[in-house]
Amino acid sequence: MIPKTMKAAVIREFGQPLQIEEMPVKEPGENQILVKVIACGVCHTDLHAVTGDWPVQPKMPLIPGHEALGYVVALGRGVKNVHEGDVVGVPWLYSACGGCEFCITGWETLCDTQQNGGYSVDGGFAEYVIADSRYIAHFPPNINFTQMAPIICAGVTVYKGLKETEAKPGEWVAISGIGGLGHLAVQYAKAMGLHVAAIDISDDKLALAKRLGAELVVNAKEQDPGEFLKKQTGGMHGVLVTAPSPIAFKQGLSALRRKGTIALNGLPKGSFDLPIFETVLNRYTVRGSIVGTRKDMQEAIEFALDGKVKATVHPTKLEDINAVFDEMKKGEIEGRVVLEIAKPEHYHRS
Ligand SMILES: NC(=O)c1ccc[n+]([C@@H]2O[C@H](COP(=O)([O-])OP(=O)(O)OC[C@H]3O[C@@H](n4cnc5c(N)ncnc54)[C@H](O)[C@@H]3O)[C@@H](O)[C@H]2O)c1
Ligand SMILES: [Zn+2]
Ligand SMILES: [Zn+2]
Repeated sequence: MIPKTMKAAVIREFGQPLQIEEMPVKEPGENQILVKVIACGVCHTDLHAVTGDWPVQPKMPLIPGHEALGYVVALGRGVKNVHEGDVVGVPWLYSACGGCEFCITGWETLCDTQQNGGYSVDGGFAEYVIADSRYIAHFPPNINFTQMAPIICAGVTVYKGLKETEAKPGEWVAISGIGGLGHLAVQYAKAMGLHVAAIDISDDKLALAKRLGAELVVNAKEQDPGEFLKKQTGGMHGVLVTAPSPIAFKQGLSALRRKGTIALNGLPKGSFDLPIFETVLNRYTVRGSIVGTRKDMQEAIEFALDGKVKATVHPTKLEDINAVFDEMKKGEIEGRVVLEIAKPEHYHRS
């Protein structure tokens, strides 16, 4: 039985705490499905959303969350590729037009009319969420929901970002920012056959990076990452910046060797200086990278199902969301906090 209302964490005003409210459970429209949420990861993007610090602002009021993982419990008209009881993820790339130059060339992440989960539409910090059946992530049954939820944003984002660095097996990549995204990036990079260096401003995060396979670590508060990494390796073939701090972008660039590519995932407000002379003469490539396509998503999930990538997770309750954001602001979260919203065994096929 699907209830008429659900518990959800709602933000009504930027900078204010989220409230746990009773909200209506919506009916899925054409091509849509209703998903009963079992777990939803908390991404730093959710913190940007509730702070309102990006140039494009979210809808208000808003239910954030774009790492929701759960069961399909109702189908709207026209849904073809998914069945009741299937395990699906509801990602940031919530929907796209399907017909623009980007959509038809495997770049749906750049669609101009895309919707974004937990930003332009309501997301997964709730007992139920509506999703577009054509853009969900597909999982097999009997997975560990808490463990898998972070793959739906953090995992696919860094996996795609690493591909965008064009670093090849045997080459060096630096991951800047070892948080929710970065701790998965270390593991994807290792699984992709890369040598990994980790950059953060916290020794705890660097210790985690080491445990996950980083061969070199550097605390950017204590020494210049570019200088250190160039001395140790001759420079990075690729750099992936996940840190939500503009200084990390500049420092990441300085760690590149000639012909290197820096892929940018982190989304702090602001800009950074691009030195023209070095960029031209060293043939640097600077590349933005936003989540991943549906194909990237299924590949990123495969790494996790194969056990090559395993999120470090801290399960908590929906009611704790404001405390989670406080910890995130202070940079105190190791890996990912995941909201456990319902127990997997509570779902029964009707
Ligand atoms: N491009 C995308 O598709 C995409 C997807 C998801 C998240 N993001 C963005 O990526 C950023 C990170 O998200 P997250 O969930 O991993 O955040 P997080 O809070 O879990 O982790 C951030 C990490 O960066 C580290 N850090 C902070 N300042 C640093 C600095 N100067 N140098 C090196 N490390 C530093 C922190 O210690 C922490 O370990 C956010 O801005 C988020 O919005 C982008
Ligand atoms: Zn995210
Ligand atoms: Zn499109």
